[in-house]
Amino acid sequence: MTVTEVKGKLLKVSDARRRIQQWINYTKRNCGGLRLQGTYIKVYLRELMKWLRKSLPLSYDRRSRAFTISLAVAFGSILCGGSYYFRGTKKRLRSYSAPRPFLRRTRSQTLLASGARIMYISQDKISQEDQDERSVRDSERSKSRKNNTKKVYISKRDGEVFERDKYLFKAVEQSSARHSQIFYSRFLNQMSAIVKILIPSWFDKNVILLSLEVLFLIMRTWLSLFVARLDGQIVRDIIAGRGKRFLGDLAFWFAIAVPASYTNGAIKFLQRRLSLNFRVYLTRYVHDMYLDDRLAFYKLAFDSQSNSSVIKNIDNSIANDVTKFCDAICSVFADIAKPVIDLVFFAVYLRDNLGTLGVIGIFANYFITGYILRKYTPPLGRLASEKSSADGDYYNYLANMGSNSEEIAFYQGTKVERAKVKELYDTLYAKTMQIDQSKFNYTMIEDYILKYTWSALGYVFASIPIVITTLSSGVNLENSNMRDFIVNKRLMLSLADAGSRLMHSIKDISQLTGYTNRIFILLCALHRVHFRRFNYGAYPLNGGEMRYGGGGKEMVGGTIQRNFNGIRLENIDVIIPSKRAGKGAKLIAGLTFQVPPVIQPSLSQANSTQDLDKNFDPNVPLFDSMGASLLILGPNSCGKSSIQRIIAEIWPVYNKNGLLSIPAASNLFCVPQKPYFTRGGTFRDQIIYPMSSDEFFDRGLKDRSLVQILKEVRLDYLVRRHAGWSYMDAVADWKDVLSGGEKQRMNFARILFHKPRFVVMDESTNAISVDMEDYLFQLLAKYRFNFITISQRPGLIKYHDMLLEIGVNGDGTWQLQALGTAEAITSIDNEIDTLKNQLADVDKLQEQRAVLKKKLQVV
Ligand SMILES: Nc1ncnc2c1ncn2[C@@H]1O[C@H](COP(=O)(O)OP(=O)(O)OP(=O)(O)O)[C@@H](O)[C@H]1O
Repeated sequence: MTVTEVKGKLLKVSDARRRIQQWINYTKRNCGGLRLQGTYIKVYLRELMKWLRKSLPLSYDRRSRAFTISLAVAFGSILCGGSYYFRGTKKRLRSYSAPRPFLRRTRSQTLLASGARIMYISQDKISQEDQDERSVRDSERSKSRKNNTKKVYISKRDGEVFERDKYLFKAVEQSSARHSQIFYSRFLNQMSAIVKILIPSWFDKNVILLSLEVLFLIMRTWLSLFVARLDGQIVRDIIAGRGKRFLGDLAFWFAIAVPASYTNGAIKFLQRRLSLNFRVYLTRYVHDMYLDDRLAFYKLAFDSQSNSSVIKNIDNSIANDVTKFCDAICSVFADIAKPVIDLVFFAVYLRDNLGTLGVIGIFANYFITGYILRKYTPPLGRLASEKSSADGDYYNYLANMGSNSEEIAFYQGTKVERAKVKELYDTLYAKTMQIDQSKFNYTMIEDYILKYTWSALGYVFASIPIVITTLSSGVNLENSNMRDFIVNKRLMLSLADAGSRLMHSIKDISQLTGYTNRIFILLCALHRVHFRRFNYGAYPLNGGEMRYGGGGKEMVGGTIQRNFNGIRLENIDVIIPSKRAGKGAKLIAGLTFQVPPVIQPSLSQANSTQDLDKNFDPNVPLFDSMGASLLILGPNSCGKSSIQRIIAEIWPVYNKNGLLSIPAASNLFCVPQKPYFTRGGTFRDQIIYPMSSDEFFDRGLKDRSLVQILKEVRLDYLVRRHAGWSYMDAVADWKDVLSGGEKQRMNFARILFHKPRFVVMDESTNAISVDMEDYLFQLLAKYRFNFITISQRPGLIKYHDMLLEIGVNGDGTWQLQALGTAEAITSIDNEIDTLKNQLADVDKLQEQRAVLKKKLQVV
């Protein structure tokens, strides 16, 4: 390239730059009427503000320029703010997911000392085939997994929040029971209580999202106004044949389309984001109450509203109603805010064109229409709530069928199940149809009024100023009339659209009312049940006001002593929890026993710690003290399992003179009658339940010790089914995979793993063979566990030191005796006598059998 060519190129570049500068200056001059060539941005803004101030009241043209400039400034700042916020979010997320080069993550969360948690969420799902392959690309894959792991910080929940909110919900619930107030709105009251969960403080990120959404909504209206004006201008340019201006306006049209599209996208994004955030907040709030050590998930069955569809299908309420509510509230907010902002802006603008009377006319029209539509709105809130409950019933029945499929198959119960599923589906179908039908009539009226009547009125109102000006002046300014008409018409149509959206939202509000009510019922029930002094749905017998949980007369009067070095029940009435509280069905009266019979104070030190690492050596017992054991015997339904419920504190002690003394939670292990296995858990998860695998690894525990435990309970053959110890990581539906006996032996494995000092077992060996049963009880004795066994089989007496017989006379009485004592021997002798008497009748029975056989041969 020669020197001249280079110079020529440079000249061309500087020429282009000069032209761009000229164009920018021209635009500034043209838009703002300002001549500020070569000024800095600071000076420009100052001058601009001065100019805007000076030029008030603005002429039509100046106002349009001022409008353009303010629009640009506002949009710019929103754009910068928005991008800063989202960039910040991305940055935060990136910082959470900082790669950790040499570790392969096996666990999903870490518990910090502060009580907060850090969860790691893998974003890329590796397919099963990929996992099986374990190819050379393994290292690469693990690298990509590392990069796609999100780190989410979950702060510790402030327990005080629930105590405070309980009274708030109680107040709102009680106020909804009174209908005396004139301006009372149940929906708004309920919403005011729930909003405190969704937006806990003024500085919450949801406030930022909400403000951004409002700003973008304002922006959107502003842009619509601008577009309406530009539309009018373009039509005028065409009619007047101004080609150059037409092209300029068209270019502007394309330019304005960019921020307009961005704004619409941003509104939708913010709406979805807000809904997701609300859902996260609400779900966490519900989970924190539903799933904590106060066992709300169990006690809900005893709540005063346990029959409501919300509580009956609580899984559906937590999973679906919360989502529907959050989506509904965000869309209703956008659906109301959008038209309201439109109405305000358009009305102010139209007032200049149509006059105050015109605007009053338009709004009068809106109110009348609103009134008519309100009158014909079907009760969508109630219908939505009913449909949601029908949805839940149908889903739950199918889920229940799935988990009991084998039992149903044995019973050949397909026909009856099918009939039930069909019935539930029909109900769901009927509810859905009811909503659709009720919407049909309403949509017809709505469409007629909002689409057609309003548009017609729009034409009328838009033409009024032109007709009046033409009539009064006698001159027909076609060009400007055309522009004014186009602008007015467009605005009128936008106004009609805004109004119709507002009217449409009446329907959405009605639906939101239903969801709000369901969520409110759910939260109130959870607050009641989560309350420390939950009264198990009791009502005062003499009528009076329903108790929320705390106030009023105490319904649960027994005393509970914790961290006791044993299990002691003193004068406890075993009563089935009901709304009749202490006056409910009494199964056992004044029950008193203690395990071990003599409490050794020296053991208190060992009481609070468990050495999970301790190896199993048959010659070295786990505990210093001699283990004690008690067998609870009794016929069906006499209340044996209920004693276990009282010891586990899931049933209350009603009688005031009853005293329950129990050890620390870590030293008490209750094995229920029905074996339980976590769904979708590994084999390891089943052995260590209720410990999580995170905690297992955090404590540095090893699979090795689990295999040793399995050996102890003779289940180690399960591990050998797979090569190595991979069986520990195997995921299956363990409830179905393991046999009845295996399931019960897994319970013993759990006991050996957790090493609690005290174990309460309910029918925990009834599916195990006699020799294995013998071995397992000896195992418990060998390691010196203190255990209480609940059973109907006197055969177990030999493994126990004490015997508690319930319902000896069939009237809730009981009898406690130490085995091996003269009393116990007499009791066993009595039993032997009964058996001997029965055996004495054998000859008679055999004769009867022979007679029956003869008769059968004759037949
Ligand atoms: N949640 C409940 N609501 C109402 N009644 C209950 C509840 N739980 C148990 N009962 C009733 O309490 C009585 C005693 O039940 P429990 O389970 O204690 O019997 P059990 O002696 O263990 O019988 P089984 O030997 O058959 O297991 C039964 O009549 C049962 O119907």
